[in-house]
Amino acid sequence: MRPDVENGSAPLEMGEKSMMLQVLALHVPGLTQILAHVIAEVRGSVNKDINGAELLYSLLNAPWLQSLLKTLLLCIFALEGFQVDHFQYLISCVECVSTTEITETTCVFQALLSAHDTVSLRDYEPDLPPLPKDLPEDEEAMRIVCLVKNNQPLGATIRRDDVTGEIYIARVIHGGLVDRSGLLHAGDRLVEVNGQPVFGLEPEQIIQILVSTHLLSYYMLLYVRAMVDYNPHVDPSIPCADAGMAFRKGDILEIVDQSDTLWWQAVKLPSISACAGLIPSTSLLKRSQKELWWSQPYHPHTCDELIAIDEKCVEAGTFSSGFRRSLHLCRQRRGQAFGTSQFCTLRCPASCYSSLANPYEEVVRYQHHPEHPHRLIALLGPSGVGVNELRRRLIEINPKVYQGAVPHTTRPPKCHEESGREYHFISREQFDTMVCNHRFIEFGELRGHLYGTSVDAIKDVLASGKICVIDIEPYALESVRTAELRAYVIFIKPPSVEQMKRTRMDSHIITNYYTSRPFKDEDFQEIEDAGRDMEQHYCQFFDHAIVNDGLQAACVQLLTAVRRAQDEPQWVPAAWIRPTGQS
Ligand SMILES: Nc1ncnc2c1ncn2[C@@H]1O[C@H](COP(=O)(O)OP(=O)(O)OP(=O)(O)O)[C@@H](O)[C@H]1O
Repeated sequence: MRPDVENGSAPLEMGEKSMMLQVLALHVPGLTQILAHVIAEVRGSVNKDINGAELLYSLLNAPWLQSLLKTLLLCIFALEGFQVDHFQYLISCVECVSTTEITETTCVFQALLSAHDTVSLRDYEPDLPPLPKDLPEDEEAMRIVCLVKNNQPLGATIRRDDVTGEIYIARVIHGGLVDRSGLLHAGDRLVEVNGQPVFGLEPEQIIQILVSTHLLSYYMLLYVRAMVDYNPHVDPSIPCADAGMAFRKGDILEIVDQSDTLWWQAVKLPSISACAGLIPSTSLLKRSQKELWWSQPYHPHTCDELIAIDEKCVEAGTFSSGFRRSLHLCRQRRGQAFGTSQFCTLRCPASCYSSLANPYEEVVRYQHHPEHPHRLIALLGPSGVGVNELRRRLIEINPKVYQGAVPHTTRPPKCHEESGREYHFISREQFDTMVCNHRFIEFGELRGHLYGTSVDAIKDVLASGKICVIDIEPYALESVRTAELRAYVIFIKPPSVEQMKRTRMDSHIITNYYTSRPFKDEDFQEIEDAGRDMEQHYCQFFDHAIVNDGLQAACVQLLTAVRRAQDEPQWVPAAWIRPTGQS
C-alpha cells in the first residue's frame, strides 16, 4: 500500500529548492567528473566484452552510485514538490533495484517495475499483534477499535440485516472520522458500542447510543440554541468586551471551551470566523437575569398566576379562549383577551421564567428517519395573517400526505357529523379528565362548549404515515416541542402594512361575531404589531419563517419548508434524542 500522502509534510517552496541544489553542489562537487567516470567505465566494459546486465548490476551496487542516486532523487523531490513519503518510497525503489538479481533477459525498466511492485506490496499500516494460534475453529476474530468523537459526525452509516438482526457498517463516508481512522470498513459487523451489545437493535437506537455517549470523548463539543439576546458591549461584567461575541435568540452556538465557569468560548454557526468569542456561561447568565428580574418593578401577573386563573376558569366553566383559530373559534381582539392564557403568553413571554431556567437549549443535528413517524408541522402567526388559509391549501395539495388533527368537543354532533371525522365528540367529564392528564396541546371554550386539540389526535395522524399540520398559539409551543411530536415550527410572518393592503384587497376577515367583512387599515396595523410581538418573544422557537405576501408564493415556500423538515437534518433539542435522564 502506498503511504498516505495526506499526512506527509507540505511540498518545499522555490527558495528551498534552490537551497537544495546548492547543498547538492556542495556535497557532490565532482558531479561531472563522476558521470565522466561512469561513461569511461561502461566504455571499458564494452571493450572488454562484459555482459551489459552484469555491468548494470555491478554499477547499481556501487555505493558511490547509490548515494549519488539518492542525492539526485532528493533533488527531484525538492524540484517536483514531492512529499517526504514519496521520497522514502523512491529511495526504497533504488535500494530494491540494487538488490534485484538482473538476468540477461531483464532490462533496467523491468528491474524498476519489479522494484516498484515489491515496494508497493509493503504494508505501511501499524503492526497489530498476531492472532492467537490456538484460536478454536468456530471462534470469530474480533477487533476492538477506539474512535475519539469530536464535533464531527462519525462519517459512517449502519444497516441491520433483517434476517439475522446483525448490524453492519453499510458505508464509510469519504473523508469522515471513520474513514480517516482507517479502523472500520464497509461490511464490518458491529458487536458492541461502548460495551453495549447491539445485536437486534434498530440502527436508530445505536445512533442514539453513539449520540448520547459522553465517554467516547472528552473533547465532545456542545451545541446550544440561544434563548436570549446577548450583547457584550452593554455587559459591564465581561472581562473584555472586544473578545465577547454578541448573539440573538435562536442563534446556534458551538461552545468550544467550557473550562471557565463564568465565561465560555463559542462560535456562531454557520461560522465565518475560526476565532471564538467569549459568552456568559449558563450560570452567569441566569445569575444576571435573576438580578435584572429582581431589579424590575413588581408585576402582579406572573405566568404561574395566570395559568392558575386559566385552570380555575376552566373548572368554573367561565373560561373563554377566543384565540382558537384552528377550530375557527371567534377571533378575539387583544384587549378582550386579558385574563386568559393568551394574555399570559403575550405579556409573559419565554423571556421571563422559562429563559431564566434555560438561557441556552442544548441541540443536536437530527435527521428524521424515513421509517419513523413524520415530524409534526406547527404553524404559528398573528391572527388574520393567513395561517389557516395556508394550512388548508397545503392539505388540499395532497390530502394523502398532509392532514390536520381531528379536534375534541363537548358540543353535540350535528346530523351530518360523524365522531372521529369532523370532531371527537366527548362529554364534559371526559374533556376535564383529558385536561387534567395534559392530553391537550390547546383547548378553550366557545358558546358553552369546550374544544381542544389533543396529543393523541396528532399522534393518530402521524401513526397513519401522514404529515400532521396544525396551527397553534404561542402558549402551545411547549406542548409540541417534545420528543414525542418533534414539532417543526413555522412562523407565518405578515408583510408590511402597505403590502397587505395590496394583497388582501379582496380578502375577508372573520370578526369576533363570526361574520366576515373586508379588511380595514387598522386590521393590517394590528396584524403587523402582533406579528412583531410574536417574533420578538418567540423567535428562538421558530425553525423557519415565511412571509405571507402573495398566497401562491407563500404556499410554495410552505411546501418546501415542510419537505425540508422531513428530509434534511435540523437542529433539535438534545433532550428529544437522548434517553430520559441523560439530557
Ligand atoms: N397572502 C394572502 N393574500 C390574500 N389574502 C390572504 C392571504 N393570506 C390569507 N388571506 C386571507 O385572509 C383572511 C384571513 O386568513 P386566515 O383565516 O387564514 O387567517 P388566520 O391567520 O388563520 O387568522 P384567524 O384564525 O384569526 O382567521 C382569509 O380570507 C384569507 O383567505
